Amino acid sequence: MTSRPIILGIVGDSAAGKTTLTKGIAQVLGPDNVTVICTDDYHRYDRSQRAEIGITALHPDCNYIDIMQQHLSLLRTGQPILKPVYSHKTGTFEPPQYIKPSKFVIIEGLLGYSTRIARDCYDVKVYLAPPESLRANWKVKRDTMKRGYTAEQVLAEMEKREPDSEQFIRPQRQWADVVVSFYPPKDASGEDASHLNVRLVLRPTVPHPDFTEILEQSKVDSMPAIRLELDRDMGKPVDVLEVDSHATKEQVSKIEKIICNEIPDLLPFCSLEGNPELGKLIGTTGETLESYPLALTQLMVGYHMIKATHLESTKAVPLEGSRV
Ligand SMILES: Nc1ncnc2c1ncn2[C@@H]1O[C@H](COP(=O)(O)OP(=O)(O)O)[C@@H](O)[C@H]1O
Ligand SMILES: O=C(COP(=O)(O)O)[C@H](O)[C@H](O)COP(=O)(O)O
Repeated sequence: MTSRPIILGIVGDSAAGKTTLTKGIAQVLGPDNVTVICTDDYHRYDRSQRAEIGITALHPDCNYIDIMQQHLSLLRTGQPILKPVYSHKTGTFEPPQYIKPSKFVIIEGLLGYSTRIARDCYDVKVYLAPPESLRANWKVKRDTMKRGYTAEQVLAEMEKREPDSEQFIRPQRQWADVVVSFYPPKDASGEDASHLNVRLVLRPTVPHPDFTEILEQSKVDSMPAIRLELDRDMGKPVDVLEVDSHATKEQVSKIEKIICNEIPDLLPFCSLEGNPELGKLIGTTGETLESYPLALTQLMVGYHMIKATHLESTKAVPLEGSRV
C-alpha cells in the first residue's frame, strides 16, 4: 500500500474520448480502487453566462484553474476535497460533492496540464488526439444523442471553439507521457469503433516497457499489425507503437507478455486472460465494443499506474539510517 494515491491525467479536446478511456481504465483497475474527477466541474461560468460573455469553456479564464490546482495537490497527498459539480444536462452548477481519493485517481478534462503546478501533481499523463474528423463525428454523435444539441449547433460550436482549441488545448500534448490517437484504417469505409487502429506516442519522460523485440520485428516485416518506430513529436524524439485493429490475439498476447514480465502483478488487472473487461467499451448507443488496440492502450496506461505504485512504495520505506 502506498502512502498517497497514484494520479493519472487524461487530457484532450471535447469528445476526444477522455470519459470513454477513463471508464475503461477504471473498469480494468476495479471501480472500487478508482476515484474519477472531471475538470469540467471547475467551469467558472454556467452555460448561459458563457453565452452572454462570449467565452468558450476551453478558455482558461472560463475555469477556476487555481482551485483545480489546489484540489489536485490535496488529492495527491491523499486529502479529501469539496468538489464543485457542473451538470452537462442543465448547463448549471449543482451542490458540491465531498470526495475522498481512492488508491487511484483519474483526472480527466480539457485543461488539466495548463499550469506547471497542476502538471506536477500527476504520476502519469495521457493526452488524447484523434484526427479532427473523427473527433467531430464523435462529438456530433454524443452531443445530439446525450446532450440535447442539434448537429448544426455542435458543428457551429466547434467552429467557434477552434481558436481556443488551438491556443489552449492542443499545446498540452507536449506535456503527455503517452499520446493516444485512435484512427480509422486507410481502407475503412466507416468509423466502426471495433475497427479503429491506435497510435501511441511514448515520450521518454517515463520509462516504457522494453519493446526492442517489436522494433527489430518492425524492421524485418513490412507493415506488421503491431509495430514500433522511432519518430519525432512536436520536434522531440519519441517511440511510436502502432496497433492495427486486425492484430491477432497471439500478437497482442506477445506484447502483453513483454509488459507483464516486468510487472507480474499487472496480470490479474491487465491481461486478456485475467481481466475480461480489458479492451471493452460502451459505445454512444450503449452497445459493447471490443478492440485489441483499446486493450493494449489500457494495458499501457495500467502498466504505468502500477509501476508508479511500486515506485511510490519504495520511496515510502525510509532507508536505514536515513532518520535524523
Ligand atoms: N476509443 C474509442 N472508440 C470508439 N469510440 C469512441 C472512443 N472514444 C470515444 N468514442 C466515442 O466518442 C464519443 C465521445 O467520447 P467521450 O469519451 O465522451 O469524450 P470526452 O470525454 O473527451 O468529451 C463517445 O460517446 C464515443 O461514442
Ligand atoms: O467541452 C466541454 C467539456 O466536456 P467534454 O470534454 O465531455 O466534451 C463541454 O462542452 C463544456 O463542459 C461545456 O458544456 P456545455 O456543452 O454543457 O455548455
